[in-house]
Amino acid sequence: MDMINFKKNEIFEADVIDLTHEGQGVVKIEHFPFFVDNALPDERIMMRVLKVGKSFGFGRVEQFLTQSEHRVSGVNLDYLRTGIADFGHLSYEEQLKFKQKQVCQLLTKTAHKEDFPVSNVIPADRTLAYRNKAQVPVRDINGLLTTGFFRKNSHTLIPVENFYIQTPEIDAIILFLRDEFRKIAVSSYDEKTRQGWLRNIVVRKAYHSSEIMVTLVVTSDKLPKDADRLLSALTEKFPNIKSVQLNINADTGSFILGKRFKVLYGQGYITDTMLGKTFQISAPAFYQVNTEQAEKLYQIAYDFADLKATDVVIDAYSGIGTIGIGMADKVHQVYGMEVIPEAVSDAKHNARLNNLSNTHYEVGMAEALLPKWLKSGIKPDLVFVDPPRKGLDETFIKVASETQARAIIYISCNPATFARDVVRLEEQGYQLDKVQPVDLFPQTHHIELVANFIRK
Ligand SMILES: C[S@@+](CC[C@H](N)C(=O)[O-])C[C@H]1O[C@@H](n2cnc3c(N)ncnc32)[C@H](O)[C@@H]1O
Repeated sequence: MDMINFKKNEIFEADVIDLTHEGQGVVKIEHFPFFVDNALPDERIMMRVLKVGKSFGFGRVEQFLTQSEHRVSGVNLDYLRTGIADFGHLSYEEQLKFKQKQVCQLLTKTAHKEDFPVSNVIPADRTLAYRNKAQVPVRDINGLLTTGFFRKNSHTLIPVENFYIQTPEIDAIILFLRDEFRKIAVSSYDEKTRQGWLRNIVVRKAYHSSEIMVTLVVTSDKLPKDADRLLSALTEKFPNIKSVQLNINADTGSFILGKRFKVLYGQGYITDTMLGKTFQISAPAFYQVNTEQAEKLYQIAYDFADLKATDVVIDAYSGIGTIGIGMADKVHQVYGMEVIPEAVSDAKHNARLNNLSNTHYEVGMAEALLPKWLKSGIKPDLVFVDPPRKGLDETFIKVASETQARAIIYISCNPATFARDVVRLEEQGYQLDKVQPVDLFPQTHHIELVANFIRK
């Protein structure tokens, strides 16, 4: 058994590509077999992490690895180069430890909250096949239309057939489409020449209802010759598919979706349930990718808020209304704000689906809508915020504090911007009270958390 002592940034036989992760010092070993402690039956362990004595960018990195079984398939090497499961080389226990430490250390470093009692990360019951959504690029490799994932930090396509972390039926649909598109010689998009038709395949499978939506991101709405036959074959083979649409994106930018959709089959949305409420989800709208864990996350947010029947609640960054609608029958009134018009239409529809008459949704930027609402006399008791990775806008924080709501409940998918916002919220009179990380993204470095801030 060989012991190898890696130093930071050392290249080891080109198997170890980078021991830092986006400057944060996360150990990243590209050519590594998928799971260390939870090896799948068809996967072999090449290396086993015996001990990882590292401090994740906040100190020195030292690793002791042993090469025991040196067998790994080409597919796995490729898969690992994508970074889809960039924590796949750590046991789930190590992953959770890392995530816990990361939240604590960011709170210490950025928010100067030493020893803040961050609750233990709530683990996922399902650490594989948990994602309800995939968006895969389609490119040409050696003249063959190919689906997969981009190599990390690049636009080089690596073929991937088994994504491991997403629902297997999603993988099967992508492969079926790939093979059918090959048969009818559909052209894939070429970023250099800007030629070709098919750019991405996006598939969403609702966790509770099993309804599936397929979106083909294409450069024009001109369908290939055999499209009707292909569509029938697809929906026959996968009867859970309730909606298929084109999304037309001829732009050069890196956004996956363009603005225009054209429904080819079904109604242009699917329906799912979360915490017993029903939700219509249309293609451009955000929907948490790990439903099971998101339900835990939302429930903790409600428990932190200690909801009262008289409460007026703002649900900022509301998406299709999941958070607000989930609590609407326990409070007096919910006001939701969201920038994507289709998501707001979904939210309004979802309120009706759940027989709620005490919700109001508006399209707009949270930082612009909140001051407008306050001026119009809305006085919230609670403000829920669930911003994208960049965190809260400074104006929003200032105005949210002026509401004098008794608590701000913050759901974050980025502990770095969250820690920055802790400082800003405390400056504006809201004291950090509780932080609960929830693992929505096993096998990756991502972590979600919910925090409670109370008015000082
Ligand atoms: C993390 S998602 C949360 C959505 C929803 N709360 C949920 O749990 O499904 C963040 C949402 O904020 C929206 N968004 C991004 N920037 C925004 C802004 N400046 N104002 C309002 N909404 C915004 C996005 O479109 C997205 O739907």
